[in-house]
Amino acid sequence: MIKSFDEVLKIAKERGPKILSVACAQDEDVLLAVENARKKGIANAILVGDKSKIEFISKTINLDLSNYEVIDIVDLKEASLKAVELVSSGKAHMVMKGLVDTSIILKAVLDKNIGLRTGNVLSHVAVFDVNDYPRLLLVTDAAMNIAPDLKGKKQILENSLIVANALDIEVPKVGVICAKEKVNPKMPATVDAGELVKMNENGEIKNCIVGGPFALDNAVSVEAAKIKGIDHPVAGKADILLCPTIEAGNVLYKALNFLAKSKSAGIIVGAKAPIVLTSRADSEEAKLYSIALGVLMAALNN
Ligand SMILES: CCCC(=O)SCCNC(=O)CCNC(=O)[C@H](O)C(C)(C)COP(=O)(O)OP(=O)(O)OC[C@H]1O[C@@H](n2cnc3c(N)ncnc32)[C@H](O)[C@@H]1OP(=O)(O)O
Repeated sequence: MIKSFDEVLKIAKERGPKILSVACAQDEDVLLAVENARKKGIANAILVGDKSKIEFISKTINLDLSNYEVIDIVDLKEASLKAVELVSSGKAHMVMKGLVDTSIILKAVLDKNIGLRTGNVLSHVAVFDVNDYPRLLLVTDAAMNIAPDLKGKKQILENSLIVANALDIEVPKVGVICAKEKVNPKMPATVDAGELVKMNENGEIKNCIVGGPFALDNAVSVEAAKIKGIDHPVAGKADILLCPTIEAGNVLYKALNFLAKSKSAGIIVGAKAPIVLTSRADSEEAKLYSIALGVLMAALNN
């Protein structure tokens, strides 16, 4: 089991370098992360975006652009489509969101002609190294699926297992997060949680242990689970937190990053290739870790 981002970087180096196309690369933290990934032998990037801004930022951070192919496209939608097309045409192994709204890059990824659809649900998985939590913690979906139904949640859960496997987490423990730990028909997320647990018990959802409904504390604190009398293998020991809606996932993501100062990485899975997707406000470090996670995921495809 991989327990830290240092290990993720080490393995990404062994499996890299992969080729990364960056959509709207005119951002200092994105360029710093990309340069760091290049120097570490993790990834080589093709930069798509506003060339004059990319050149200006590169000068201020002493980045030698001769190490990169730069494709000059100022329009954000066009740049996103081009970055995605580089992957669907086989010129790059994965795509990264730069200085662009998540919906714009995701619409490019879902484009019927040049996108990266597979017929599966695509979903976001964030990986956190949280102070004092003894394992990497995966959170899904903070960024793509707005209000998934039960079928959508099952597929989002299964996508997160692919990331867990890439991180060598054997039989991942999945906590289905709600506001309480009992099924309440007035709280639909708890009903879905109960159904997901049943699907796991009857073998419809395989290769993991699903527990829930859980309030967040029951999923990540053995002590809290004990106080509430919850005796379940996932209680307090979750590897994956499946959130009921994008709001819950996104609040948790931002809280872990900005309040708890966790280390993190983010990626979209379920597509033909990984999509490195962090918040524009995330640190250069988070962007580097996300590229490294993308390399681990891309290595599964080759
Ligand atoms: C965590 C760090 C980063 C952040 O903070 S992100 C912040 C919040 N995130 C966002 O604002 C993005 C939230 N999601 C969205 O905006 C939209 O769902 C998204 C992904 C852009 C898609 O938008 P639209 O194109 O308007 O969606 P639509 O429902 O009309 O569907 C169009 C076609 O795409 C398909 N689709 C949509 N979501 C999908 C998915 N998850 N997996 C697979 N396919 C999907 C959908 O089935 C439809 O297909 P078809 O055209 O009918 O064949």
